[in-house]
Amino acid sequence: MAKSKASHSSNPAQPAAETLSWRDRFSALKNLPAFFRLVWQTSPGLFLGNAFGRLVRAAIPAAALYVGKLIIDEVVRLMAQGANPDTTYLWQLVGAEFGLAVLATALGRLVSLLDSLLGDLFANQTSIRLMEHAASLDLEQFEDAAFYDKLERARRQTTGRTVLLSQVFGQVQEIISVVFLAAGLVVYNPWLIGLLVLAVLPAFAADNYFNQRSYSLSRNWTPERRELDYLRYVGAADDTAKEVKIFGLSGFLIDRFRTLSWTYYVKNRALAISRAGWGTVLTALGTAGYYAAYVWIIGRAVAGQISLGDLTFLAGAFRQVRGSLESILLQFSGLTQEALYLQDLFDYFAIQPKIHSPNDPAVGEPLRVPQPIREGFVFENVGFQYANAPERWAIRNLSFTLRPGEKLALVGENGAGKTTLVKLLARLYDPSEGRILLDGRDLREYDLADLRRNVGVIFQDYVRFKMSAGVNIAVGDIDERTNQPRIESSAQRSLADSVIAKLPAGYDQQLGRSFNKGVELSGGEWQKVALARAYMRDAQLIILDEPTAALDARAEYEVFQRFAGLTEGKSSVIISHRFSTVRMADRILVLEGGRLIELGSHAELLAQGGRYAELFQLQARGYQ
Ligand SMILES: Nc1ncnc2c1ncn2[C@@H]1O[C@H](COP(=O)(O)OP(=O)(O)OP(=O)(O)O)[C@@H](O)[C@H]1O
Repeated sequence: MAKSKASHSSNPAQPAAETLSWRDRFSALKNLPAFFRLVWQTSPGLFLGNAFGRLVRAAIPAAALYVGKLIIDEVVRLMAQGANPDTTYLWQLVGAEFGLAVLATALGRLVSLLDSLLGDLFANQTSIRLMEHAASLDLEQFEDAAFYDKLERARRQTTGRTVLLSQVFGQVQEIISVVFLAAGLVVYNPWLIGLLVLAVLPAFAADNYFNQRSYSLSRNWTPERRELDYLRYVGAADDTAKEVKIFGLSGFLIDRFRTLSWTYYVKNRALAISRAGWGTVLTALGTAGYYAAYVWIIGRAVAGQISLGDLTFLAGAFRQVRGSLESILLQFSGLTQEALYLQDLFDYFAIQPKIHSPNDPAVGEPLRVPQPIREGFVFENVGFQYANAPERWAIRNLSFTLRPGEKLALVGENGAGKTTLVKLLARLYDPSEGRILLDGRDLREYDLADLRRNVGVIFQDYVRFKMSAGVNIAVGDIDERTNQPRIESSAQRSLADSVIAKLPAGYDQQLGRSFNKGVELSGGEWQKVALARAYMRDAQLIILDEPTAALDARAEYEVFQRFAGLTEGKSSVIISHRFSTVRMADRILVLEGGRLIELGSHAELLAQGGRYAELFQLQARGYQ
């Protein structure tokens, strides 16, 4: 019971019946002010309207009960008067009670309307903040499973958190109601209120206990829930359907889903059953407390110590105070639970990127990338380990210079470290050891956005955006998405223009099958579209990571002929397994197991008779 939250995050993959201490729960309430600031920023008007509506609504139950008491006392008085009494006052009272009832309903509706409007706006804004924050984070963070769990929990918060808003507002409203009612009751007998409080405490404690169990369960099961979502997606998505069918995977996927979801269901069911059982028993205790008070009030009325009106007021007030107390206490434990979930949202927002522009004022302003680059990129004994594979060096002891205007090809077997090198150049990662210099200064001293603007990369696993063909090209420089001539000339250079000419809606054609009227392209056609992104961007260094793997031989030849001409004066790095492409480069860098083993022109490396010559001849033989 007293396990702290740290123990959860240290081992997020292990589902366990861990629970949270009271201290954890109370300290989660410290998130409320920050939460309300966010809600207030969403819409001050809706926020104030909601608060005011609830305040007025809170006063109505006590007022209505009091008017009810006055009505009964007046009826009793008029009955005692005999024939033709003056009923004006009585009807006024009835009118007032009717007015209060109408007002209560109207305010209730108004408040829930404002709740839902505010909730929708808040969910939208939180989703936007979530995306903005994700954009600021490092690639490395996205490769970490624990990070995904956090992101997943945060994402679930975006829609659910406005429940918290209604809960807190509802809680305050309830407390104000109780204060009004209790003020009336205290006059008669303060002990009775104490009795009511005592009677609801056990149910409160039990509810609290079960809430924390259910929070722990859902938190500990985040990885499994993510897996369930993933299985659901893989089992029923357009881009997986092909392989699921061919390999007959649906049975396997469904079994896995069934097993995992059943285990979760069983755990949840056990919790729900014991919660329901204990809840019933302990709530009965609360009811007993109420009836004890009721019996006492009836006794006083029978003895003539209080009027009939007093009896109805007191009985009604007790009933309501009991109900309200119960709901305040129960909601309080729900509230701390919601506040705990909120902690996940704030935890996610608190994750800071490690790769950013230098922001230490002592160091001075971040550098701008020189125009043009004069000395090029220099790798000085660079080593890199992926954070999730700390025992292996993806790159080690790498030293070379990428000169301005040079066309460099990277060659190496699968897993040799080619893509990793490229990611280091674009500062998607920082080296674990050594450094990369650009015109004599460490890459880390440059303004990150400016650096990225000057380095254009088309990755082998480029994204096929399910958007229009034009946007799919414009992503190379998204600020220029309305610059149609630029998009078209980029398409021409990458040979995408002939692909787009065949599309019914041309550049406005929706690509991919996910949306209405979407058209799917072939692998090579997609690649031509993706390649156009490199031309959209006016970068000084262009990197193509296996950009032509899906192109036919003629297209590949043509693409590279053009590429060489069109990137005149710019540096470029090309990763390719095809030596017909590689040999066109000025120099070729051969990687093996993350280390540089050869560097030179095609002719030089062939003459050397080393690994490059061996690989080249191997491929050439295949074509003979
Ligand atoms: N995100 C990652 N997390 C952990 N290890 C990684 C990650 N990406 C790559 N690696 C590992 O780093 C090594 C180098 O990978 P890299 O992608 O740079 O190879 P590559 O030469 O581009 O291979 P390929 O020709 O297959 O594209 C590999 O052993 C790979 O398993």
